Amino acid sequence: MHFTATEGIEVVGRLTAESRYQGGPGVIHGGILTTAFDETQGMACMLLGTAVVTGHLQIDFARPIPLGSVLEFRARIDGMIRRKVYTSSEVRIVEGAAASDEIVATSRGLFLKIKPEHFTPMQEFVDGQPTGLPTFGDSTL
Ligand SMILES: CCCCCCCCCCCC(=O)SCCNC(=O)CCNC(=O)[C@H](O)C(C)(C)COP(=O)(O)OP(=O)(O)OC[C@H]1O[C@@H](n2cnc3c(N)ncnc32)[C@H](O)[C@@H]1OP(=O)(O)O
Repeated sequence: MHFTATEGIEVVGRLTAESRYQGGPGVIHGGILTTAFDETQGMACMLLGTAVVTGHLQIDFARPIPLGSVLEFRARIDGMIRRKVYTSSEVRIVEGAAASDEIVATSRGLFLKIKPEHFTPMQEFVDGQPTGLPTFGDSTL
């Protein structure tokens, strides 16, 4: 996805519903749409200048989205309390046979500000399994 920061704490991202994203016949998979919302709302949080992780994400799938559609996501920060960042986002089909101003899905997400050391315990797992350790299912364990 490509993102653009707009006025205020808002970002816009575009995604093409490619064939490999198919869920039901001819339509985008809900998990792909969910991932795109997660990324878009996470990017809005990045404008705050602190790292976050997703704590809670809820999606309303309002309309089926045909493959080949170009989707435009808009996400913003709705509020912050302590480490909690409340976000929302919606998506429209902006190019393709089903293009219109109608909102086809919406999302609300809670992100938690984290310190850099949040990921320290996972460093060995970056880009795959840790080296030098037995793998899961190893009979010599
Ligand atoms: C580098 C470039 C990248 C650039 C990339 C940018 C885009 C990234 C987008 C992708 C982001 C991801 O997918 S991240 C991957 C998916 N997410 C994760 O892996 C997160 C896994 N979960 C965790 O690590 C943890 O549960 C945390 C960090 C979310 C929260 O644990 P914690 O830090 O101990 O916080 P904790 O004290 O429990 O809670 C703090 C406050 O948040 C509330 N809270 C916590 N979790 C929840 C929840 N699920 N629902 C409601 N509320 C919650 C608590 O009630 C509390 O409220 P109060 O008492 O203050 O009122």
